[in-house]
Amino acid sequence: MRVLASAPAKIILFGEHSVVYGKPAIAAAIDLRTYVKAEFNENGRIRIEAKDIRTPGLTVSFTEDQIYFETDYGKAAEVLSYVREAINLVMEEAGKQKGITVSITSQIPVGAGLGSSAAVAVATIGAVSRLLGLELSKKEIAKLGHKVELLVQGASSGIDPTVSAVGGFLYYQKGSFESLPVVELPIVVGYTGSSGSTKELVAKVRKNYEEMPEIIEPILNSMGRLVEKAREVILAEYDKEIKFQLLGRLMNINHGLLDALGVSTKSLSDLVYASREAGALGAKITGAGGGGCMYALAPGKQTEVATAIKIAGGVPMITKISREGLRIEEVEE
Ligand SMILES: Nc1ncnc2c1ncn2[C@@H]1O[C@H](COP(=O)(O)OP(=O)(O)OP(=O)(O)O)[C@@H](O)[C@H]1O
Ligand SMILES: C[C@@](O)(CCO)CC(=O)[O-]
Ligand SMILES: [Mg+2]
Repeated sequence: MRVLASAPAKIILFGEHSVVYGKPAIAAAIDLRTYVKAEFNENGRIRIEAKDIRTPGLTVSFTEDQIYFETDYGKAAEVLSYVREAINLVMEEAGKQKGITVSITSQIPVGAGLGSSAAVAVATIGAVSRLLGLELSKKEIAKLGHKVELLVQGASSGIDPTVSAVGGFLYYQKGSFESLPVVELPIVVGYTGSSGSTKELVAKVRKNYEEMPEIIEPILNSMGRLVEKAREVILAEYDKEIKFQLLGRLMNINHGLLDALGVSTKSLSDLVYASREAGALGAKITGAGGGGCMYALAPGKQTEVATAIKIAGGVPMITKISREGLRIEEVEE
């Protein structure tokens, strides 16, 4: 038997990092997906084929007639830890240990703030649970995805696996969520081309918080209030122009606060300022930061902003909200 499942990337519109401290956040699934195929194998082992992931710790040395390969197995194994934990949790849940081969292909850049870790975990849980005959709802899959992130990262709010499993546009807080009406947002995502590890960035914010709680706590509180305000604006009956202007202002404030937490980089800020100068109403980091992506809200100016991002050294992506979260694409008996 063979199952193919897919799960989408996401952008966090408001509230990354503060969401880890129990504040609310707003996120949307976007139309880039990770595909996971799961099938039984004969040798009884768990085999993972990750086709889009670079193997860290691989050293190649040459002499005139020889090539030597050395691998840091610890690092190579670590990179597959989201997939491994996802498979383990499903097998535990199903009470079955079987030989399974899992193959992954992905459209989502890794470590870029677009939730590649959550998408790979959710798609793996979806494919393997179906293969083992375990009936799980999307909410249950989101909860298992959250467990995977907690096991690998040490800390996770659960927003990424939730939005990847459920899809659409969500307001999220402490494991509960509300679906917001899907409005077509004229956004442009800008990728710096470099990556950041969510595990390390979350740990960096934690260190600042523990060493200077009197300074960091008010920043996190401000972020929480800003998200409440953004939700009100999204749900209000204002006309679009006013809505976008208010949301843009809140995005700019959110970016400044993320910078204050220490998760921006020069390349991210370069793309943020280039977008604003090209006419975006707001621009900010999306996801964990430390590299990765920013996004801009640019009604009527998406082409100009995309060009400005390119000139500033980034890769622009014009994306749409994906209403669909986890999807079982194919089941072959
Ligand atoms: N296609 C893939 N195949 C296997 N593992 C993957 C794949 N994509 C992502 N991962 C795992 O996810 C890790 C990156 O996750 P990380 O949380 O650091 O960044 P992200 O999820 O891309 O961004 P963010 O969490 O900010 O949204 C990789 O190091 C790898 O372990
Ligand atoms: C940085 C963070 O807030 C979002 C990563 O996309 C981490 C999390 O919520 O688990
Ligand atoms: Mg992640």
